[in-house]
Amino acid sequence: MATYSRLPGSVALITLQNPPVNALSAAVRQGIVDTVQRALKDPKVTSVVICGQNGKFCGGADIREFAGPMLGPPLVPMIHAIEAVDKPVAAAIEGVALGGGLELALGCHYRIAHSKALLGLPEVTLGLLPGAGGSQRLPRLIGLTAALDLITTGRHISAAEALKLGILDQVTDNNVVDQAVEFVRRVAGQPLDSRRLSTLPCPPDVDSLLDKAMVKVRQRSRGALAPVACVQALMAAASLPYTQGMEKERELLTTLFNSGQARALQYAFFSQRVVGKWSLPSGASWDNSAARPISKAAVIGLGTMGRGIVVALALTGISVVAVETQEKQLAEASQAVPAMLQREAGRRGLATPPGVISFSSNLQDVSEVELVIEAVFEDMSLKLQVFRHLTSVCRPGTLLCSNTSGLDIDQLAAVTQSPGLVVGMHFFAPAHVMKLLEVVYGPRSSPEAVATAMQLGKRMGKVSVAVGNCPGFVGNRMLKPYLEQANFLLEEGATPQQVDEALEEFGFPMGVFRMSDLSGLDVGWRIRKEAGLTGPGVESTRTRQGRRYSPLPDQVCEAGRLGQKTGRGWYQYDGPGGRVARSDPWVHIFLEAYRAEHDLVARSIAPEEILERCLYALINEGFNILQDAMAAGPEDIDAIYVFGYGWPRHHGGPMFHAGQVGLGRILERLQHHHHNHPDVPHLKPSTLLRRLVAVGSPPVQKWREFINKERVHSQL
Ligand SMILES: CCCCCCCC/C=C\C/C=C/C(=O)SCCNC(=O)CCNC(=O)[C@H](O)C(C)(C)COP(=O)(O)OP(=O)(O)OC[C@H]1O[C@@H](n2cnc3c(N)ncnc32)[C@H](O)[C@@H]1OP(=O)(O)O
Repeated sequence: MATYSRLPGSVALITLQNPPVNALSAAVRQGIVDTVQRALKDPKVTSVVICGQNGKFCGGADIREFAGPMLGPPLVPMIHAIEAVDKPVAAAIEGVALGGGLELALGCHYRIAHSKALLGLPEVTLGLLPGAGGSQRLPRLIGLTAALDLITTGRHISAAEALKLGILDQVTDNNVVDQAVEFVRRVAGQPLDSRRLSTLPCPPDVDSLLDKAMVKVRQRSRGALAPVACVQALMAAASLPYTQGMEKERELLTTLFNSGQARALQYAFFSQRVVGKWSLPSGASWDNSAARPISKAAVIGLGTMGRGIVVALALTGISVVAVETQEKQLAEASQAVPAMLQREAGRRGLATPPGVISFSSNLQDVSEVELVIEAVFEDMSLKLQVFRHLTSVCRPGTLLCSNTSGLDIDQLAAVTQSPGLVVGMHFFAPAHVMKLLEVVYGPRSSPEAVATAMQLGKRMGKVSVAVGNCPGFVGNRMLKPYLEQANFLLEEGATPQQVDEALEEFGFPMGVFRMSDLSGLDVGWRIRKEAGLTGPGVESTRTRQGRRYSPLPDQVCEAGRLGQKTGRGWYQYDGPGGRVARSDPWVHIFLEAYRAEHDLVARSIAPEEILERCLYALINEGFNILQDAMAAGPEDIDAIYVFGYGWPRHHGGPMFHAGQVGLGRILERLQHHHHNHPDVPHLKPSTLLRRLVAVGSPPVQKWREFINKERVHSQL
């Protein structure tokens, strides 16, 4: 709703009230329409200020309402009515003015903001465009170049930047409502025509800026519709009168609104928030478990991951003891880490935190910290040695975390004096940049330890997801069948390029083979050797441990091709460390020889089969993970894939995508592929998928409840 009060001096104050962010729900829109009418009719009122309750102007349209029928007064005429008022109307912006909230402010005649406020038009991130006149008013106010940047990126800007761009009329460090009231009193009686943005001319697109932008946006958006529609809306602003521009805005918005992409992106918005409200099978959860405050931490091991983790911690203001026992590595890290910290702080527009990192080669130096993150080489015996040492040098109560990407947390906990204080904190490289953090709880991890790791992740700006302790946890466990299918497809006749192109066309930034070359092919090779799947004495057959196995990646490694770092992998590069992947005749000859050796007849494989085999195998493992309670719900898996594995956000995440494709279809295709490849267990449809189809394929939002019920009745 919106409240109305008349302040001394003839100013009407309208306050938006819809906690927590005063989103423009039907009730708020109705409240605005009613109170603006009241101010208009009240002869004692000479000017109006619109503000938001609890220090937040407005977080935009109410995204939850998008799922149902649109009720209440529509936004566009509401904003037109405000713009048409013949008394000055000012927006007093505190906290946020985002999306429809900023569009509302653009309909006001003046905008005054607190210096800490954030403004933006993030609709594009929800699969929409600023469809309440924002795409037409903003370029009239700040020009095409700046509007293009804000509307196609959706980035939030500071009040200082908004002032510079001309979005704001005044910025203050004081009470913003008081300042706005004073401002409108001052301007009362002045002509308003030039303040009505819809009546101003839009600068024409003289340099074909928008055509050029369209080319770039199409390249970058990897199939996402909204960024393209945003440019189209700006083209309309630049070339059409306002009314026709608004018609185009409406038309584009309707198309986007009804697209699966908008639903996927809105789901992604909410899943990011759902995962913060974590719960464990034990009943412990975010609202019944207290996190410990952490001000001093240590990182053990200063390889690539350790260095990134040190920077991520230091950026939050935590003082870090960075330990590396190898002198050469320590010397390199103590040069590299401060530079990384400075670069990352600069990128985020922050001052470099002074003197928060101390380097040491001595594990004893961690004795005073509250939390340790071990980031040594991915080797269980080495990690066990480190944990044994830590438990003896750290003071009682210190949280011991491991940055393992898939090893058994429980085994590590078992060698410590307080197994309850051990959790996994699985960062993704580069750890100071990547948003995802898997917080891995074992059967003995205490709620306090999980809460502390989750809270610490949040402080570091990560999307932290609590996951159960199983090989590969959630992300890497699902990656295994995906990689496996990609290798099988090569055996059957596909090329690395064909597989990568199909996946990149779907929206991944990189296909599986380009990604493997980037990460280094030796990583998986070492894991397979440790698992006894390859190495000296293991026969080079296409069946290992009772199931189909492709020795292709092992043989590529044996040929000394470890990916970008050696300049050769599934592709060739200009040299070691080269970035541009080019098709390599060696790989094609190698694949032909391999197929001949194993009597495999290459067939032509359509992109649809590539996608089905790779993605449905991954999705199937996602269902197994939900069934095993290693993830609390589909949102957790989807957030992991969107934030850690490059899953295109406009497809929501693998589990959301399964729902969009149709669970019946996924089941039928998995059955088909499993029938053709009975020696591939990952293609066998999971029980949970079958059960969901059997009960009529409920929407993804209902799966969590269904799984919990099935578990109670022991159906899973
Ligand atoms: C065919 C035509 C159909 C017509 C349809 C017309 C629609 C109009 C179309 C276009 C015009 C306008 C579109 C929009 O405005 S879309 C919304 C744009 N706004 C945003 O994208 C902002 C989203 N919110 C945020 O970025 C953040 O929440 C924040 C920066 C505002 C605050 O961050 P923080 O303090 O970290 O809090 P949380 O993110 O945790 O959020 C708290 C709580 O609030 C919920 N929430 C936030 N924003 C919205 C919102 N706009 N609508 C509904 N709910 C919102 C959020 O989900 C959290 O809820 P909780 O998990 O239950 O606690």
